[in-house]
Amino acid sequence: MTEFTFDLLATDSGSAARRGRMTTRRGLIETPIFMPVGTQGTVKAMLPEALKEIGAQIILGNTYHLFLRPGHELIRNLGGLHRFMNWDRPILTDSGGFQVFSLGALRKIDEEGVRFQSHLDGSSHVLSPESSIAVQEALGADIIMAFDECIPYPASREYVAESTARSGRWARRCKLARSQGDGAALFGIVQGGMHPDLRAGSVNELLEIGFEGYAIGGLSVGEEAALMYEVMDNTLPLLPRDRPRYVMGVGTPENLIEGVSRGVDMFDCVMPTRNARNGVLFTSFGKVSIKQARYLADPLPVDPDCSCYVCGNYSRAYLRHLYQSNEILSSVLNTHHNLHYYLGLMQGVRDALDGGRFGEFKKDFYRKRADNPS
Ligand SMILES: CNc1nc2c(CC[C@H]3O[C@H](OC)[C@H](OC)[C@@H](OC)[C@@H]3OC)c3nc(N)[nH]c(=O)c3cc2[nH]1
Repeated sequence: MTEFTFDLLATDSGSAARRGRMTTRRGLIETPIFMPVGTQGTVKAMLPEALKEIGAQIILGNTYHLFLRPGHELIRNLGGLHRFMNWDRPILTDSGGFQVFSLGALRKIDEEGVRFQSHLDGSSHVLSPESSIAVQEALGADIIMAFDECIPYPASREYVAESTARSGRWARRCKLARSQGDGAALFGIVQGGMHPDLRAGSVNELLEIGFEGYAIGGLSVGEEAALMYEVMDNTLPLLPRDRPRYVMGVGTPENLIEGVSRGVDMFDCVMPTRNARNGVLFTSFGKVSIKQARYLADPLPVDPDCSCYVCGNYSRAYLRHLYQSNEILSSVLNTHHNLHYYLGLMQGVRDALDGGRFGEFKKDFYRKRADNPS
C-alpha cells in the first residue's frame, strides 16, 4: 500500500491549469512544481540546506548513474539515497531508460530490456523493468518511474508504434515487480511519439494497468515547442484529473507556463542548473549571459526584481569575474540564483492559481519579457 495521495485544490477558469497537493511518505508536495535535477545524488553545486532555503520540495535522482556508481546496493546498505545525500524530503528517480540511450554505449534493446556498456568503464550491464524497479526501491525513492524507452525524434511511425507497445508491456512488468509494502508511488510514462492515436493508445494501456501518477515521456527530445504543446493538448485531456501529470525533461520558463496552462502538474529539467554552470542566468526579463563584456563593471544585481541571496549580495561584475576566473563559486552562486528563479516562478503560479488570477499572471510573465527582449 503506498501512502501517496493527490488532491486537486483549484482549477483555473480560463485554462486547464490546476492547483494540487501530493502527499508522499516524506511530506507534502504543492503543485504545479518544478523539480531540481540531482543526477548523481547531488543537485550540482547546491547544499541541501540551500535547496531548502529556496523552497525545493522534491529533487530528482538518476537510476542509471547511481546504479553504475556507486551502486544501488551500496547506497541501500548505507541507509538509502535520502541518508546518503542528507536530503529528508521527497526524491523522484527516473527509471534509467532515457539515460541508457543518451549516455550508454553499444546498447541493444529487446523484449527483456536494454543491454548497454557503461559510459564510465565500458562494463556490460542490463536494465530491465524488474531491475529498474529493484534499483529505485533500493535507493528508497518516494516516486519511481516505469522503465520505458524514450523514443528518439524523429522516428518512423512504425518504430514509434512498436516501441510504445513494448513500453506498455514493460509498464505492466514494472507494476508486477514492485515490492508489496514499499511506500513509493509508481508513475506510468505515456509514449506514442508525435502521433495522437498512438499517444491515446499508450494512455489507455497505462490506465488499464493503473498507476499513482502519469508522466508524458518522449518530449523535449528536439521537437519544436509548437509540436510539444500539440502533444500536450492531445494527451493531457485523456489523463485522469485526480492524478498528477508530469512532463519529463521540460523545460524553459515559457515551456513551464505553457505546460501549466495545459494542465501539467510536475516538471523537471537540467536547464537552470546546466545553464548556471555555463554562465547563463534566468531573470524575469529574459536570460543574462554573464560573460558578456557589458557586465565587466556593472554594479547591479543579476535581476533587480529578484529576492534571492545572490541578487541581494553580489553584482553582475562579481559574477562575471567569478565565471571568467573559472571559480567554483561561480557555479554555486549562478545555480542558486537560477533554481531560485525557477522555483519562484512556480511559487508565483501556485499563488496565482490560489487567487484565481493565473490569466493575469501569465500575461504579466510575457509582458516583462517583451519589454526587455534579451
Ligand atoms: C531533456 N528531455 C527529456 N528528458 C527526458 C527523460 C529523462 C528525464 C531525466 O533527464 C535527465 O537525465 C537524462 C536528468 O538527469 C540529468 C534526470 O534527472 C535525474 C531526469 O529524470 C527525471 C525521460 N525519461 C524517461 N524515463 N522517459 C522519457 O520519455 C523521458 C523523456 C525526456 N525528455
